Amino acid sequence: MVPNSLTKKRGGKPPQTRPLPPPPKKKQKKEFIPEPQSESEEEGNITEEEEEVEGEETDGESFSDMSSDVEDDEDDDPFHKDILGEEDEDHKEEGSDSDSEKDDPETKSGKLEVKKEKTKVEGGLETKTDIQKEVDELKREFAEFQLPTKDELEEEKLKPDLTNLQKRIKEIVRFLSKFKDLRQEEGQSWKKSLSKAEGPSRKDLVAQLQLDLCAYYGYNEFLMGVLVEMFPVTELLELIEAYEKPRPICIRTNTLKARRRDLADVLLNRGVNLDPLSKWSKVGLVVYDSQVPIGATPEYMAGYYMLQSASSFLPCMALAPQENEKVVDMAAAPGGKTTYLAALMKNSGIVYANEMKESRLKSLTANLQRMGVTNTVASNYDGKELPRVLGMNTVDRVLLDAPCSGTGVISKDESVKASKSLEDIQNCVFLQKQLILAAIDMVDANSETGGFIVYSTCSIMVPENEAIIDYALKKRDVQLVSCGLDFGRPGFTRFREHRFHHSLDKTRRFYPHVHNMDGFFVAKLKKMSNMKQPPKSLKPSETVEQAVPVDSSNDEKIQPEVKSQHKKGKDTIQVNSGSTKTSKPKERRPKRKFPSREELSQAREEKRKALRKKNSKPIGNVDE
Ligand SMILES: C[S@@+](CC[C@H](N)C(=O)[O-])C[C@H]1O[C@@H](n2cnc3c(N)ncnc32)[C@H](O)[C@@H]1O
Repeated sequence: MVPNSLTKKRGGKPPQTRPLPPPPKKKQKKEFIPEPQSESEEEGNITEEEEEVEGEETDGESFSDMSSDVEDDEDDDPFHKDILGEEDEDHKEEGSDSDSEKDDPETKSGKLEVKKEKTKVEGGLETKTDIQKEVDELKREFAEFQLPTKDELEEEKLKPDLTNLQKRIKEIVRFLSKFKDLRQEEGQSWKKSLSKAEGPSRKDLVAQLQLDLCAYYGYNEFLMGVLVEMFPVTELLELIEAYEKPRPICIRTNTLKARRRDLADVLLNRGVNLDPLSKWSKVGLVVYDSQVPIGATPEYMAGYYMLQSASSFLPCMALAPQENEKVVDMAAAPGGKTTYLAALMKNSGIVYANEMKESRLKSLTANLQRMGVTNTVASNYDGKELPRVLGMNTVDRVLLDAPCSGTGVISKDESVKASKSLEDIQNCVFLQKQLILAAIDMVDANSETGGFIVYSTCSIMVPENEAIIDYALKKRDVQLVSCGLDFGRPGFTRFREHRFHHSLDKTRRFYPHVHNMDGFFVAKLKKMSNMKQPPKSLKPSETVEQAVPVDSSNDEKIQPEVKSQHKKGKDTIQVNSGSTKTSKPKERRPKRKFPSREELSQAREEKRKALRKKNSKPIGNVDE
């Protein structure tokens, strides 16, 4: 389905064909939808203040609702190739509720069963016909549909017609989301139909869609190209549309000074319309509207709260610093996360809040002061220098909220759409790699309470997220652990030609169209040892099975490092696997027992005897 909201025009210039009604206020709150995860909770689960505020039950569309109408064609689908393989939701088996029907005493009457069955069949036929009708209609439209010629495109560039653009985007999205049906001829296989088919190819449709989306929403081709690779077409539109709207305003109660309930009461009295943020936070509030500037109330000035996006709660919750620990916030300004860390630590221990840009230090120190933070030291280094300054293996936890491309916060900064280039991303990646190694080097793997690193970005680019963590897994002795957040999509374990360590699914991705928060990424690493290198020879994505030849003579072929691990009895290891799981031991063939010399010569002798006996016998029975 094409989102209805694709009626809005970019940049304020285009005419509003159908203005969007403002989102209902309460709905805005309900859109903070944690995606339920069945993941078991591990070390590092969120420890929150004891305040008891009941979060409202949230409801809303699930990921499966959003992507269910996207048809998947592996042969020719540029949206799906190599990516999001695991995004496909499990489809319920048809008639999966039949079990409950069996248990229904009413169905035990034969008549009723027959009647039900009949209705089912008729209903089924009706549905099929409806679908077929819809497909036939779409086929007719597709047959008439023509992509613009080069000349027409040139003309459009000079004189953009946004109404026409919008119409074409909608049409192409409809065609692409039902492309398989469109091309399938009745009674023929999909592949045969495709080879015969006329009309624009999927590739051409996608190329046109990409151009149109750039023109309509104001993205450059590079960024739109990346987004097109990352999302199925319907979801892509949902994401882009979500970027067009501001995210809800959130505030975080400063528990060093206030309780959320008291703060909420005071603000409500001032004419601030608010609610608890969501059930996953005990300190957050969402502000629907306010009669006073929310960043200038007496309570704000007194440091009772921080204006903070919902997504920026997450890395602090994932880091879960403990009281009296030594914690580093490597890239701290303006201090939203630092002040949260200090509050979680109840102003105990020590937080080193570092910021490289001097101009941003002021906002950091001002926030520390306003919020009554007393356990924090602000510093002004390049984060890469911090291991030298603070010492290697000296702190309990590090937060690296890395400088990034900002591709998750387009709602806040529209300039990202047109300004980011491949080179920008590469520059970010280069710095992020250096910073993450520095972060790991500062942590003491032997810390009694900690030994953790949280890496986060407000980017949705795979190279700035999963690829950085994969790099860290290969360079240091660290493993991924659960972020302790029970919502968010698992990070990619593969993307295009990239294959990441399987444990990357422990990382979490957040999206505006799914979670109603900025695009965000969070990963939590546990430092396993203070060695500078991961354990020898096996890269994180390699398993013993992959590294060791599997033929029967493999004992001789095992590389020395692997052999020594076998000696230590670690036959199931994934060295530096980044996984807390142990892989299933490969079943060992029982060692072949070779006969001794004596046994061999005895066997040979017996064989000779038997041969002699056989040779003395006549060939065939001549007497017969
Ligand atoms: C995403 S922002 C941090 C936001 C902050 N954590 C918060 O929650 O308020 C990234 C910060 O990293 C800083 N930065 C950029 N390069 C850095 C470097 N090499 N070392 C340390 N900080 C750096 C930027 O100036 C920016 O303030």
